[in-house]
Amino acid sequence: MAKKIAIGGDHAGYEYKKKLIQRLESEGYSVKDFGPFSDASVDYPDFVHPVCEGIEKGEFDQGIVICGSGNGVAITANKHQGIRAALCWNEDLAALARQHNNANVIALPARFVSYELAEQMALVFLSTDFEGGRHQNRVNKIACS
Ligand SMILES: O=C(CO)[C@H](O)[C@H](O)[C@H](O)COP(=O)(O)O
Repeated sequence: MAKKIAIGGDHAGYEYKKKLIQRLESEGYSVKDFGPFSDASVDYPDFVHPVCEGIEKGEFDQGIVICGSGNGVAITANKHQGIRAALCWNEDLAALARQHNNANVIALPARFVSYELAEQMALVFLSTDFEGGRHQNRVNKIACS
């Protein structure tokens, strides 16, 4: 069955999001776009919280959030207990976020990386498995009450 991906961000990530959805769908992923649906100025939490809630409810396997720096969307996503969001700016970081951290959301900084790199990072992130083992012990210790 196709992996289900939730995607969202803000105006700064809008163009990348649009192109990325097309590419992911062409790769066979099922993608739900939580917006925004234009490049008009918006507030990223309004779009990132629904992405994360969908993942926490089990409706999606993984998420992609995109803003200008990647920080706003990552900070917002990481407020959710069930989310481990990783801000990435190269392919190795995208792979490590999965292998070592079992991240379930990748945060992309659209104003600081090329579209081609953002796309490559997303593809690497979605196709890389968690290694478990010693990393599982560490991931288990992340949550705090
Ligand atoms: O949250 C951010 C910064 O931490 C994002 O980069 C936003 O996309 C950015 O702040 C938007 O800036 P703008 O001047 O309102 O376009």
